[in-house]
Amino acid sequence: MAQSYFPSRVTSPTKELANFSSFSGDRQLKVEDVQEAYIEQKDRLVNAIDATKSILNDIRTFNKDEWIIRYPQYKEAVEAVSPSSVPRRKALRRSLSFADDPSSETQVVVRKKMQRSVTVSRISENVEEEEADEEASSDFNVLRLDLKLGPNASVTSLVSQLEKSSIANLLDERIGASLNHIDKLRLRVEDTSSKVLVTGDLNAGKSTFVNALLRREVMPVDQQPCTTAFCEVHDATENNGVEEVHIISQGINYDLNDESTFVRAPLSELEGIVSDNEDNERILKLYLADTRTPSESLLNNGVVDISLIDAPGLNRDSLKTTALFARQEEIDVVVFVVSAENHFTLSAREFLTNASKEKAYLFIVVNKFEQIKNKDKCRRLVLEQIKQLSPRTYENADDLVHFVDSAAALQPYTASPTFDDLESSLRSFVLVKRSKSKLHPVSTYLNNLLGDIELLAGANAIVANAELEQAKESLAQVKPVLEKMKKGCEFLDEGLEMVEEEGANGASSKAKVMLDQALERVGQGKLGVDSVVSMPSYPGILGVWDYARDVRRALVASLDAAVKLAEDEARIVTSTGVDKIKHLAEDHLPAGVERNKRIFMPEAMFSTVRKTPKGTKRRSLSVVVGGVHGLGLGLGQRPDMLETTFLDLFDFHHQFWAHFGDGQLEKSGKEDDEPGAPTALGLASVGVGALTMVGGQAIGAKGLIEGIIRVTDLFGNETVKKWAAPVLGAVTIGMTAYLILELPNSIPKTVGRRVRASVLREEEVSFVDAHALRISRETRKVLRLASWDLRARFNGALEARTQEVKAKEAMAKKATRAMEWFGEVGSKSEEVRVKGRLSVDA
Ligand SMILES: Nc1nc2c(ncn2[C@@H]2O[C@H](COP(=O)(O)OP(=O)(O)OP(=O)(O)O)[C@@H](O)[C@H]2O)c(=O)[nH]1
Repeated sequence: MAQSYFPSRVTSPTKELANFSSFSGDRQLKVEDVQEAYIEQKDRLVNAIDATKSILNDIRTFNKDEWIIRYPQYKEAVEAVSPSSVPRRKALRRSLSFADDPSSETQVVVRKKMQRSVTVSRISENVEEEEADEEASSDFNVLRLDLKLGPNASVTSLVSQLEKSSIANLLDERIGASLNHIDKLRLRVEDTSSKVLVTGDLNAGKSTFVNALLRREVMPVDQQPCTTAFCEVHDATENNGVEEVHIISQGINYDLNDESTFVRAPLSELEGIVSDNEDNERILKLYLADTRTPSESLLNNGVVDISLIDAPGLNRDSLKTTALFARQEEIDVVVFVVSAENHFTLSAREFLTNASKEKAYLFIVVNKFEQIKNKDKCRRLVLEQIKQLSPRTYENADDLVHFVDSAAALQPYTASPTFDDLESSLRSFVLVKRSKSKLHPVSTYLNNLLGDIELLAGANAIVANAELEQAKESLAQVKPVLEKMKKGCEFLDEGLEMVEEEGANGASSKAKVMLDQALERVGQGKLGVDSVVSMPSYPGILGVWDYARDVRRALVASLDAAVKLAEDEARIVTSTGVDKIKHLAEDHLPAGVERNKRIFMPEAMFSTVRKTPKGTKRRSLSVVVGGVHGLGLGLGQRPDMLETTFLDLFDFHHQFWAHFGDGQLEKSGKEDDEPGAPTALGLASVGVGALTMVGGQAIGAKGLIEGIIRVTDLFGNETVKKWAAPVLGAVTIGMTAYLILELPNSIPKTVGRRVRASVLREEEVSFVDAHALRISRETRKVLRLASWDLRARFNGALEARTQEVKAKEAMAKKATRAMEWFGEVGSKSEEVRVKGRLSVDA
C-alpha cells in the first residue's frame, strides 16, 4: 500500500516533519528541526509504549487475581441510528455479547471521539449528537482472539463450549503476545539505524556518489561496470571505531558479535575484494569513521545510524535482486543514481516504476551533470521522465531530484553547493521517511491496541455493572431473610425447648395421674381401668382359690392397661408437640428450604427396636405392657405379681389393723402380707385359711384343730381355759362364716390391696414414677428428634443464607472495584493517547 508522504489531512505526529517541502532558506536549520521533532516523537512513543505495557500488565494481573475478564463480541450490526439520507454515520447501536456466553446480548452505543467508547444504550439516549464511523465500531484489532478451530466451526458453536476462564486465558496469552510485539516495537523505535539503498544504471556513478557523501574515496570506482556486491557502509562506531570490511557469504545471517558469520578484511583490500567478487553477489559490511560533525555527516548524524548500501548497477541479471532488496522493510530510502548523459535506461524505468509503487517517493540523483552542456534541456527531459515514472517524486522534485556532479564534489577544497543541498535534503528525507516508516506503524499499533483496551474495559465495566445490579438485587432479597432468621433464632430455640418441656412434663404428669388413679382403684379391689380387662365372676366357695388367682391377674392386667392408656395419652401429647414443631418450622424456616417430610407415627412410640438377622434394624410395634391380656410384657408377665397366696383370701393382719389400728396401715401404705410376729390373730387367720382349703390344698380339719389347740396352749391360765375354748370356738366359727360369705367381696379387695402394696413396695423407683419417667423420656425423645431436625434445617438454611449474603456482598464489592478499575483503565488509555499524540487514524 502506498504511503502518504505529504498527507493532505495530517493527524499524525509526523505533521511537523511533513512540511519538509515548504521551507526555503536555511536547510541546515530545517534538518535540525526535523531531527528534534523526530526525537520528540520517538520519546513520546517510547513513553506511550511503556504506559501501554503497564496497562497491559495491570490487565493481566487483574485478570489473574481479581476479575476474569470477559471477551466481548459484537453481534450483527444493528442499523445505524441516523437516517440513511445523512451522509455521516452517527453513533451506532450495536449488540454486544460475550464469548463465553454468546446468547447474552447487551445493547450498546459505540462512539468514536478521541477514544472508542462503549456504553450501555438507553432508550432515551440522544445518540444523534455524536459521530461514529463503522471502523470504530469494529471488533478487536490487536487483541482479537481467533476462536475458530476449522473452516466449518462457527464462532458461536465453539465459544459456547468455552468456559469464561478458558477465554480469559486465551486473552491473557494474546496480551502476552502483544507485550512481546510491543517490546519489539520499542526496540524498533529506539533503534536509530536506517538504511539507504543507492542504486542506478551501470556506471551511473553510484560508487562515486557514495564516496562523495562520505567525502572520501572508499568505494572502488571504475569506468568498467565493477560493483556486483551489495556494500553496506556503516559508521565505524558500530564496530568499536574500527574501520574494516566484513565479508558475509550468501545465505548467512550477519551478526556483528558472531565472528563465524563473517570474515574480516582491512579497508585497503576493499578494491581487491570487490573485483574478486565480480561473479559472486555477496554482501560486504564496511565500517568507516566519519570525522565530520553530526550536523554535517550523513552516517554519523547524531539521530539515526544511517547505512548506505551501494548496490550493483542495474542490468538484466541484477535488476531482480536489487528490486527485491529495495522492497525490504528495513530500506527506508531508495536513492536512484542516473547519469545525466544517458537518462533512464529500460532497466532503470522498470525498476523505478516498481519501486515507486512500494516507496511512493524516490530520491533521484542525476549525476555527471557538470559535463552536460544544455543543462536546462537535460533537466527538463529528466523531470518529464520522472513525471511518468514516479508522479509523487515529480511533485516534490525540488527536494527529491538533484542534479549534481559527484566526481566534482569529491574534489578537495572545492565548494559544491548543489551537492551540499542534495546531502541536506537527503538527511531530511531519510529522517522523515524514517519517521513514517518506523514511528507511524508503532503509533498505529498502539492506537489500535489502546482502542481494544478501551473496548475491553468498556464491555467489562458493563458486565461489572450488571453483576453489581444483580448482587444488589439478590442482597435485597436474601438480607432481610437472613436478618429475620437471626432474630428468630432465639425464639425458635426457646419455642423448641418449651415444646419439648411441655410435652415431656405433660406426658409425665398425665401418666402419673392416670396410674395413681388406677392404682387407687386396684387398691380398692376394682379394675384400674375398665377397658380391655374384666373381673372374673365368683365361682363359689369351692373355686375360691382360682377366683383369687383370676382376680389377681385381672387387677394386674388392668394396671398394665392403665399404663397403656397413659402411653396413648403420651402419644396424643407428642402429636401435639410435633404439630407445634411443624408450626415453628413454618414460622422460622425461609421459603425454599425443604421441610421435614417424615410423618410422625404415634404407634411407633414405646416400641422396641429389634435387629433382623440381616443386621438391619426393625421396629417392633409390640407394646411393653399388658401382660396376659395380650398387652405384651408388663406386670402381668412378672411371676411374683401373679403368685397367689393364702393371704389373697384372708388377710387378718390387715383386718386387724384396719379395725384396731386407726387405719394407720392404710395411711402408711406399708401393708405387710408376710406373717410378722406370731400373734394369735395371725395364727387364727392361718388356721382359718387352712380350714377353708377344702377343695384345694393340703391342710384339712385336723390341721385346723391342731392349730386351735396350739393357740389355746398359749393361754396357760386355767380360768381362761374354761371359758375361752367355747368362746373362741364360737367366735372363730362366726368369723369364719362371715369371712366365707364375704369372700366374693373381700378377695378382690384383699388381692387389690396386696397388688397395690407390692407395686408400691418396688424398691428403687415406684411403679408410677418409673412409668411416668419412661413415658416422659419417650415423649421427649420424639420431640427432641423433631427439634433437632428443625434446628439442623434452620442452621443449615441460616448458614446457606449467610454464605449467600457474604458471596453477594463480595460480588458487589468485586464488581464495584472492577467498575472503578475498568473506568481507570479507560482514562489511562485516553491519557496515553493524548500524551503520545496518537489518534484513531494516526
Ligand atoms: N565526470 C564525472 N565522472 C563520473 C562521475 N561519477 C562517476 N564518474 C565516472 O564514471 C565511471 C563509473 O563510476 P562508478 O562510480 O564506478 O559507477 P558505478 O555506477 O558505481 O559503476 P558500477 O557500480 O560498476 O555500475 C568512473 O570512471 C567515474 O570516474 C561524475 O559525477 N562526473
